[in-house]
Amino acid sequence: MIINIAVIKGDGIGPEIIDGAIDVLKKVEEYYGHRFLFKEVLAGGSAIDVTGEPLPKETIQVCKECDAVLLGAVGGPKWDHLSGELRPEKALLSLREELGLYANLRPAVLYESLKGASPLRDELLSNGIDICVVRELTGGIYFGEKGRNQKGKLGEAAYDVEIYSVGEVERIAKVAFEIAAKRKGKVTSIDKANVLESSRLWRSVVTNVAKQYVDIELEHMYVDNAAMQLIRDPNQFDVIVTSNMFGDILSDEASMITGSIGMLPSASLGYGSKGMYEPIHGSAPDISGKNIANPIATILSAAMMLRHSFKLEEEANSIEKAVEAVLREGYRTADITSAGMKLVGTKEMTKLIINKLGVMS
Ligand SMILES: NC(=O)C1=CN([C@@H]2O[C@H](COP(=O)(O)OP(=O)(O)OC[C@H]3O[C@@H](n4cnc5c(N)ncnc54)[C@H](O)[C@@H]3O)[C@@H](O)[C@H]2O)C=CC1
Ligand SMILES: CC(C)CC(=O)C(=O)O
Ligand SMILES: [Mg+2]
Repeated sequence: MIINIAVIKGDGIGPEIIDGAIDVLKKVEEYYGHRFLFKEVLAGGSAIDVTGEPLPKETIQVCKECDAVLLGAVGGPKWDHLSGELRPEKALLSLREELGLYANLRPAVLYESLKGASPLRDELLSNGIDICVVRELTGGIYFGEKGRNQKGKLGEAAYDVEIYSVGEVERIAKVAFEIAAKRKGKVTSIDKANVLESSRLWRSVVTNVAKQYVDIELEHMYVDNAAMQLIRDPNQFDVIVTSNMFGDILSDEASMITGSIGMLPSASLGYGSKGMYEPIHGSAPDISGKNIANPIATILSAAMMLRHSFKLEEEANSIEKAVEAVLREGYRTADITSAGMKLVGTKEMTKLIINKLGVMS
């Protein structure tokens, strides 16, 4: 059976990290006898440069036709002067919406051998960190009405509307409860219900959905407290469910306590098996083209693709075990290195992981 994968390399470090993930997938293909067909399409800044638009129609069509999408990252200073609708980031938002990918899973796991890369004290890490952030991905303030050139209290004003409907909150809450049922059985719903009406609706809907999951513990937490609690005692969290913007911000924070933003993968899912898989970080223009970016978040995103879209659990596990083994042997990219470790570049890290595949399965 041929599995079709749309590939969007994107901008900045996007091409370097995607090339690494594709090499890993090619090794999986060879080792397990699968057939992956990679179809490269443009989105983001690189698409603007070639076609004048961030998300060409052809890209949307190919992504819809394929079984999954693998994406690097989009954006960079070169395109920062463009208006909102024409920016590279708009491609990503539109693609998530076009493909109906409303649930973004961002697992933040601390690898035993990476404790030294976490900025937290050892005593806070003794029980490890294993949090699954479930971020709502096609609603909220990133998709609400926006406006510019308004007359404000003190001159020109702009606005972005945070809006959630019951159905949008219900479906993301269900995803979170289903995931928690297969983990430690706790959901922390994060909002700002002491201030925002949309958060009060969020909180009441999540509370209602919880009635269908009597074995799951539900806790509500305000987002400002949550940002603090993640640092104070990350082990208190199992599954976090939250809005688009809060999830975007809190998952970057969660990534750092597990060592680096270069470690966190993500899966964006909808109703079917199709998904989009991408690291949680951006295009990191400050380090692009230098062979120093950490490819692990993207490689682990490819593993999530094998698991969630193609049900290839053993293959996904073999990639995750290979990553773990390479880290255990002390190899580190610059973002996660510390004294006594073996510093390697993007390509070398990818090669080390590929060499472990098969050996580790
Ligand atoms: N999913 C996407 O395509 C996203 C795109 N962006 C875009 O990326 C551009 C840069 O945004 P920033 O705010 O700087 O966020 P960023 O995530 O690209 O970078 C933040 C910091 O983390 C470092 N970093 C990120 N990924 C890394 C990796 N794999 N290995 C080692 N270090 C890594 C960068 O060097 C930088 O110092 C912007 O244009 C932004 O809009 C930002 C977030 C997500
Ligand atoms: C549209 C993206 C740039 C938003 C983001 O930062 C993310 O999805 O992580
Ligand atoms: Mg982000």
